[in-house]
Amino acid sequence: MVLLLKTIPELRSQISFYRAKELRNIGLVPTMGALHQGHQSLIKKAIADCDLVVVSIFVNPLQFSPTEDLADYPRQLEQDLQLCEKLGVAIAFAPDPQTMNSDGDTQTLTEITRVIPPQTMTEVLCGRYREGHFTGVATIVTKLLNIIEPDRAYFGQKDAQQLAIIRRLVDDLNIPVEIVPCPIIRESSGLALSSRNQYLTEEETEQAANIYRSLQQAKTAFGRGEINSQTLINLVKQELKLAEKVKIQYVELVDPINLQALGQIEKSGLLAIAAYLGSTRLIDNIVLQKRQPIVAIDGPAGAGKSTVTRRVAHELGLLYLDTGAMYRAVTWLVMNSDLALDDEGAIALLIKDVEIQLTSPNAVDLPTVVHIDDKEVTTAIRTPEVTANVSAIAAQAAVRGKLVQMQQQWGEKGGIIAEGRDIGTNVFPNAELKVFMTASVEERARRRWQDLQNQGRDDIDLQQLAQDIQRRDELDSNRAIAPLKKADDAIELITDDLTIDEVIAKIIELYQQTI
Ligand SMILES: Nc1ncnc2c1ncn2[C@@H]1O[C@H](COP(=O)(O)OP(=O)(O)OP(=O)(O)O)[C@@H](O)[C@H]1O
Ligand SMILES: CC(C)(CO)[C@@H](O)C(=O)[O-]
Ligand code: BAL
Repeated sequence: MVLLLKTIPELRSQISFYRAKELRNIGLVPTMGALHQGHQSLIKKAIADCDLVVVSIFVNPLQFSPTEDLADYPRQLEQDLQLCEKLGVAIAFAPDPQTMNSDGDTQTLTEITRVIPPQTMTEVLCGRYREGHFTGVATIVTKLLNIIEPDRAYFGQKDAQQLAIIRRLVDDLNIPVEIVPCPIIRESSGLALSSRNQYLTEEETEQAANIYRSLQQAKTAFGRGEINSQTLINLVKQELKLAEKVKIQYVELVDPINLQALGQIEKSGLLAIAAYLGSTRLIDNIVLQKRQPIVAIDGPAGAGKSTVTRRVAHELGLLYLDTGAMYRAVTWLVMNSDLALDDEGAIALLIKDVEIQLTSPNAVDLPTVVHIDDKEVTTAIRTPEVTANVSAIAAQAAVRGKLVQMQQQWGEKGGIIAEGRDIGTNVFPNAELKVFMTASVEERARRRWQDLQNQGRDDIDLQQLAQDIQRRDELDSNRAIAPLKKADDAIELITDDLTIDEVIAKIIELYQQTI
């Protein structure tokens, strides 16, 4: 049952009661109510992390200027409480304005002591247009932190300036709380959820989606190497010209931590917008982050990609994104469930929320350390039983889709090297370095034959091996999903006359030249 509390003494006494029960980890989600899925994501994260969650619901008069929408701001306490209840929130703190003012005699809190954030952080972005707003926010958030003394407080990245200011505030004032940032939740159109979206007409809602689209344009340009602020800002403005109902208040590119304007992006930049649709003011932003490089190694079977990739990863300090191990991990998971190996629909459901972690091993000749849903399976996924089933599982579209999506999430951070058939063409088309590693059919057959000889197999016909490899090449090049193809911008590396050490040295040289 969510407990609705309206006064500070009640709240304090409940909190001490919980603390006495060893519920030590308290999370606070400050809101102004009219809760939507954006808030919901903050609350869910808090509930996952903490023993006890307090959601505050308070439309703070201090952060509204006289011309703003304080009176009209949506208030729907009953509905908000139902949502809190459903999510498992312990306490909803919904004070009246008088309660938040120690003087107790005013609706506006005008006489209260203020917490004033540094001017350099408030004279940009929204602060330039909402005078006193961040002082109002900082004051009320400080009060909430002092009243509740949470271990963690959750804020949305949607209000990026607010988040940066609050991080600075707890640092400057030594408030012992961890500020947890949460990603922006959007409609399927891309529109960031906001309580103020309720004010929009249907047409305005449609046009408001252009705000995010314009940010995406800048992101694409940034991904192609554009780092100049003015160019990126102009791209956003250009795109928004197409949406005549969107009236830009500002588009700025600043440092995400100290909010100072950037001439160009060295490491990361916060690209933020405020715009009016009719009388509704909306904000949105994205962080443009230069990521670590990605190296993609593609090529036909038997070219020695995995040995080379593993060693290059070790030499360059990159994570070997062992895609084979990921497919093995999923195969292991399916084999350890009750599902039939060909039940694609059920397998798709089984892996929907699966988490796979790859960690570099301590030594180059050890396999990648693999966890699936926190269980270590490094050895378990490398048994002959898993080997026998992995290609059937990897051929399923849902498995492939899910794993490619995971690989691309890794790609957002970069610092990885991966090998396969379509890494440079499909998985990481933005990879900084793409190598297409190949060798003639005869040479690959000879290497394979030598490997088998070394394993004591002297019954293998070299001619037959060459034919098998040729057939496999044709099959791989003509697959409907993920065909083998050299990316246009890949560097071809023919390894017929090279030793493994020479191939590795060559790739490292290419990396150093390119990056
Ligand atoms: N779409 C969203 N995704 C993630 N967090 C969000 C989203 N919208 C709001 N939040 C976060 O929820 C917290 C409470 O915000 P608030 O109650 O002001 O909601 P809001 O929808 O942003 O309202 P407004 O319309 O006034 O901007 C803030 O930390 C805010 O950043
Ligand atoms: C943090 C906050 C609850 C302070 O009133 C408000 O600014 C908000 O909802 O983002
Ligand atoms: N920072 C979100 C609440 C507001 O706009 O006042």
